[in-house]
Amino acid sequence: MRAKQNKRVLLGMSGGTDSSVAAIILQDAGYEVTGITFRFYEKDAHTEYLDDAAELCTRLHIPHLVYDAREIFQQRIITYFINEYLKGRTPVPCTLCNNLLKWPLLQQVADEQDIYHIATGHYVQKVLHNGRWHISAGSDPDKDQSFFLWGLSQETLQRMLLPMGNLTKKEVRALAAERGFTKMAHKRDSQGVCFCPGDYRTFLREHTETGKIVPGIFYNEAGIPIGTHEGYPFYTIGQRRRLGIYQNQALFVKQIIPETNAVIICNRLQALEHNGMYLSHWYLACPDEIIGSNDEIIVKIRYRKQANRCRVTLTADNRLHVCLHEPLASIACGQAAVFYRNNIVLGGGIIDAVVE
Ligand SMILES: Nc1ncnc2c1ncn2[C@@H]1O[C@H](COP(=O)(O)OP(=O)(O)OP(=O)(O)O)[C@@H](O)[C@H]1O
Repeated sequence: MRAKQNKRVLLGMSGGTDSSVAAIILQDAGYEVTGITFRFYEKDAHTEYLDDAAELCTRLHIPHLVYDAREIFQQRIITYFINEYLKGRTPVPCTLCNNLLKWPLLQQVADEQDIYHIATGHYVQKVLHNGRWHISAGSDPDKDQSFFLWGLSQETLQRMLLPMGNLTKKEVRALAAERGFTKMAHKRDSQGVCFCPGDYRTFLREHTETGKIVPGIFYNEAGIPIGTHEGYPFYTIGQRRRLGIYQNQALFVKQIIPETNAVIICNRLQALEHNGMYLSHWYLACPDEIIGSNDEIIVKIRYRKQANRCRVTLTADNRLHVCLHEPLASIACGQAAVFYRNNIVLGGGIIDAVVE
């Protein structure tokens, strides 16, 4: 049953600095906090994060729940991640995890426990805009995670508390230290995708059947072989490093063709540019405000340092057509495109195709 409004909050606790400080802030604000740690993936059976979260809850005198989500994480995130690379696409596991697992699971367990609010240590804020809740960018531009949270339901957004939204990471570390949580204050930030923080290629190699990823040929734009690659899933559109082809010029991955295990290389950045893209699996908080609108809409396809103006229309097959005002390089299918206006997240979708 859906929980009624109350002063209780279920906080996702990873054992890291941000969610630990979030617990302290929520408690200070008078909320009755319950911590929950999802077991998503444990490399080499490493469970220290569970102990860290439990220890913090003990110190704060709050209950700590553990939820085993390993099977669902394997099915919905890891299998998807591997399959996307095998299709020659570039997946977005963190976006999917947030939209399909982390927040929906928080809400589900909160309802089971009769807890109204749900919270995380994400560096984002929320705003009510034209009667609908939206995620907006966090105050710390270096930590802003709004790019990952475009697919949440109105109910989730309404119940969300986001204690990190108006803080910088520096302030968060200082707060942990000031309150005597020294270990938390100095914990390293998590890097990249949680189940393969290092090189995703090693992970793919270890988690795909032998024979699925085999060496193939690099071709130039004229179709002439120019080298051997290690297997098409190990490359991403726009990739420039680790190609293993040595020429007196910069080279980029332009196209990946899984059917023939071919990777096409170009030597001009302009060859990677496109004027638009099509999105599937899209979600817009207020579709009428975006589809067909002539007001400025910003689209981002990367977590950092990119923002293009665009116009959005709906296609007959229910995809979004994003028409870019200026061309954009290295649009990879499988990646997310996220719409913003004045730092407010309007929605997003998964890139399905580029406009040639
Ligand atoms: N295993 C988990 N169980 C419960 N909540 C989680 C888990 N992993 C992450 N979260 C929640 O999602 C938020 C964002 O996670 P993410 O891994 O992107 O950030 P982070 O900067 O590493 O956060 P933290 O410092 O809290 O580990 C965390 O602050 C936490 O509230």
